[in-house]
This record gives sequence, C-alpha cells and structure tokens, in this order.
Amino acid sequence: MQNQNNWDTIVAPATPHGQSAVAVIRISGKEAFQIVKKIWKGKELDNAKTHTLHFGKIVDSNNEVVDEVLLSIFRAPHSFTMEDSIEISTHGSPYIVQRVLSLLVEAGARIAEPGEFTKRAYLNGRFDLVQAEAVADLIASQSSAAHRVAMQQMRGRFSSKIKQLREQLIHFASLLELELDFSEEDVEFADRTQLLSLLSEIKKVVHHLKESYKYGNVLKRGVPVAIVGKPNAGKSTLLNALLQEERAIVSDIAGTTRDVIEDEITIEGITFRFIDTAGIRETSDTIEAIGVERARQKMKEASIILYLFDVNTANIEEVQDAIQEIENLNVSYILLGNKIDMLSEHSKLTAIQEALKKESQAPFMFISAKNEKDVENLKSELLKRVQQWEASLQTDIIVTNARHYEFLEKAEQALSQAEHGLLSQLPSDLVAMDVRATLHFLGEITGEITTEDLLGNIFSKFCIGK
Ligand SMILES: Nc1nc2c(c(=O)[nH]1)N(C=O)[C@@H](CNc1ccc(C(=O)N[C@@H](CCC(=O)O)C(=O)O)cc1)CN2
Ligand SMILES: Nc1nc2c(ncn2[C@@H]2O[C@H](COP(=O)(O)OP(=O)(O)OP(=O)(O)O)[C@@H](O)[C@H]2O)c(=O)[nH]1
Ligand SMILES: [K+]
Ligand SMILES: [Mg+2]
Repeated sequence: MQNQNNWDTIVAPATPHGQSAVAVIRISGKEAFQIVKKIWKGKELDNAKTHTLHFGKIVDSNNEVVDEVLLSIFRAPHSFTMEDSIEISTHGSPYIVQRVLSLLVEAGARIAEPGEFTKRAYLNGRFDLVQAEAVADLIASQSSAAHRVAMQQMRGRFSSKIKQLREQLIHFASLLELELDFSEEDVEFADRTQLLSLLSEIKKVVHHLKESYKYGNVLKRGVPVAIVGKPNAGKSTLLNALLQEERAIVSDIAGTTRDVIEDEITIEGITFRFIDTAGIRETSDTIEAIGVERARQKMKEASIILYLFDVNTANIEEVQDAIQEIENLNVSYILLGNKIDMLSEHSKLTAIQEALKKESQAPFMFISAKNEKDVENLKSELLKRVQQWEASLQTDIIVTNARHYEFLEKAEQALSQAEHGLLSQLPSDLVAMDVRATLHFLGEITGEITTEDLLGNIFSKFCIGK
C-alpha cells in the first residue's frame, strides 16, 4: 500500500546547482496548480490548456518579485509523471532557485526524493522497471555505445523479451497445474518431450541474455585494457601515446611506474579504459612488489591485455612465459613488440615473429610507442575486438544492469531445477514450483513483482529532480 505522503505534491530543481542561463524547477502532484498559483503573477492558469507555455512573475508573500519566469504546464495524465505537473524556468541563479523552492514548500509542496518523479512515472504506469532504470543510464551515458544500450532498454525491447518468456512459462505452468487437479487419475496433459524442449529453449534465451551482461557492463563503464610487461618495455610511453597526453611518467629507469594509472578515450563511440601498470619482475623492494601484485590483479580484471615487450632485448622464452600466463587467465590479448624503431637487424624481428607463429596463435603487432608508429593500427585492432565480441553474442538485446543479471541468474538456476525435475520424473507439483520460482524472478526484473525495498533501492540512486 502506498502511504499517503508518498503522493504529496513534490518539487525539485531539474537542472544542476550552479550558475546557468536558465534553471528549471519541477512540480508534480494533485496540488501542483493550487500551489503554483499562490506565488504566480500572470495570466490565469485555470483554463490554460496542457502543454502550453506562460510568461509571468514569481512573487513572495510581500508581493516582491523574485524573478520573471516561464511556466510549462502539463495536465494529468499528459505529463512525464502522468500527474498534474508544472515546470518553472527561472534565471539560472542558485539564489533564485533556492528562493522559489522555499516559496513552493511554504505553499504546500514537499521537496522530492532522488528519483521520485521517475518513480511516480513508473507507479502510474508510464513504463516498467527496466525502462525506468534505463532513464538513469541514459542520463549517465557518456559515449554513443552507452547511449545506444540505454536507449534500447528505454524503448522496451528487453522488457518485451522478458514478458514474452513469462507468458510462455505461464502456459507451461498451467499445463502442469492442470495435471495436479487430476492427480488421482495419473494423467499427463503436458507432453513431457514438448515441455522439456520448451524449457530448454527458454533456458537458452535466459542464458544468452545473462551472458550479454559482461559485455553490456563493459560498454557502460568503458572497456578495461591492461598494459602489462617487464620494466622499461615502454608501457607508460604507450599509455601516453594512446591518450595523446603526458599522463604517466616515462623514464629509462626500470620500475618507474609503481601504482596503477588509468584513463579513458573514446574510439568510434566505444569508451576504452587504459590501465598502465608496474613492470612485472621479481623484486625485493616492498613497494614495487605491491605494484607488481596490482598489475597482476588488473590483468585478471581486464577485457583485453596488451602485453608489451622490447623487441631489442626480449628473449623468446620470456615472451612465451607471458603468453602462458595470459592464456591461463582466459582474457583476450595482443602481444606488442615495442621499440621497433631501434631494431638494427631485421633478421632478429623475423626470428621473433617465426618463433611466435610456431609457438601459438598469439596475435601480435610491432609498434614504436615513442614514435607513435602503428598506434593507430592498435586502436583499430582494439575496436575490432569489441565489435567481434558484440557480434559473438547470441542475442541482440544487451543486459547492462547488475540487478537484471542477478535475477537472470536466479531464473536460470530455477529453470535448471525444473528441467532436472522433468528428466528425473519428479511429481508435477515439484516441477511447477520451480517454474513458478522462475516466473517470480523474471517478474522482479520488469517490476511485475516488486517490494517497497526494491523500489527504494533503485530510485534512491537517481539524481535529484529526476
Ligand atoms: N522540460 C522537460 N524536458 C524533458 C522531460 C521533462 O519532463 N521536462 N523529460 C522527462 O524526463 C524527458 C521527456 N519525457 C517526457 C515524456 C512525456 C511527456 C508528456 O508530456 N507526455 C504526454 C504528452 C505526449 C504527447 O503530446 O504526445 C503524454 O504522454 O500524454 C513529457 C516528457 C526529456 N525532456
Ligand atoms: N626507442 C624507443 N624507446 C622507447 C619506446 N617506447 C619507450 N621507450 C623508452 O623506453 C624507456 C622506458 O619507457 P617507459 O614508458 O617508462 O617504460 P615502462 O614499461 O612504463 O617502464 P616501468 O614503468 O619502469 O615498468 C624510456 O626511456 C622510453 O623513452 C620506443 O618505442 N622506442
Ligand atoms: K621506465
Ligand atoms: Mg611505466
């Protein structure tokens, strides 16, 4: 049940705090018009049509003008929240915004909680929970890829997929439950082979959606690319070349970089987060050893590893050891032979190349980080990796939200149990229980099943005024 003050008329600034050309204050709820009228000097609003704009003044209790403003009015259900709403555009002074907010509160409005406008839009049926969450992702999106996936979720494709799966399962559950009604007679309305194949079909879709999360999450946060290798391989030089900025200290002293240095660039709409690390070697220096430990950790967490070695000094065994270590991590990688500008004998390069080819399918490139030779090619290669990753997904709907992932995982487990139950010919009611559990988990994703806690958790992460 909704508590009464959950439906107070609420108010909040919709634009950031600070000086700006114009600031917008939003008011939503049953009393929106009554409240604004108390501080409004301008044309009568009672008969004004929805989606109209009005020029006038905001005045305080002494009839002093606080600002000249524009009002946009929205009449229920034709507004974002589907309630009566008004937006006041003031001059963008934090002082004016604060004054107008206090006047509105004095007139009977309550300051909105973070996300409360969107929460109302959800509770009033404008969209489901996945779409409401996508509003926050859309606001946070900083690259075209992040924007694309947020937009896709806002438009409801993931929601429709989940709803479609639920409908199939509801049908499935009703067949099983029908059998329960006739349990004395030991009939099977539901053809077991058909049930099994439907179940495994649904499980497959859930699994593929779940699998897309790793990619979706990376798109949202930026693809982590760890730059690793021995001291002096040129890792920091490469970081700087990629970022086009003197971000990390470069020197000919082995062990220059000790802590992790991270920064981002966007290549054709995809954000990459490059991580420069301490050179990996055995060391008795405690601080350096911690750095080496962190480098190894970053390697594990990366989506792509760039293993850099100096083509002039590296021996083949050392590179092979590195390949071995990386392949054990099961992370996509590129071997980069650096300082190609210094290589005097061409034959040594060919020897390295031949050895690498023979030894593994390891992808490698030769670059000069210092002269920025083939750094652009490296960027194209990174972009290609990400595009291949997306193409390899078995779904064109990409999950980006940890909460969705969590419930997909629970749904997948429940589906496995239902499948197991059918295969081992467990009684229908036990199988039906697992199917109902799956329905529940999928329902929590779209908000067909929710609790106040869950909603509070989701909307409190939104910004003020959203
Ligand atoms: N000034 C302003 N800009 C904004 C928003 C807002 O609330 N205010 N939005 C909010 O975050 C987004 C737009 N979302 C909105 C969605 C629906 C309606 C609305 O008035 N819908 C009516 C009328 C539709 C129509 O005329 O076709 C309706 O659905 O009945 C308004 C904004 C982005 N920009
Ligand atoms: N000739 C040449 N020198 C390079 C190249 N890349 C890096 N160097 C030099 O190699 C030395 C080490 O470079 P760094 O970028 O500090 O190497 P690093 O791998 O970050 O080293 P640590 O942080 O100590 O592990 C510096 O003197 C660089 O100028 C290159 O492509 N060609
Ligand atoms: K160095
Ligand atoms: Mg370094």
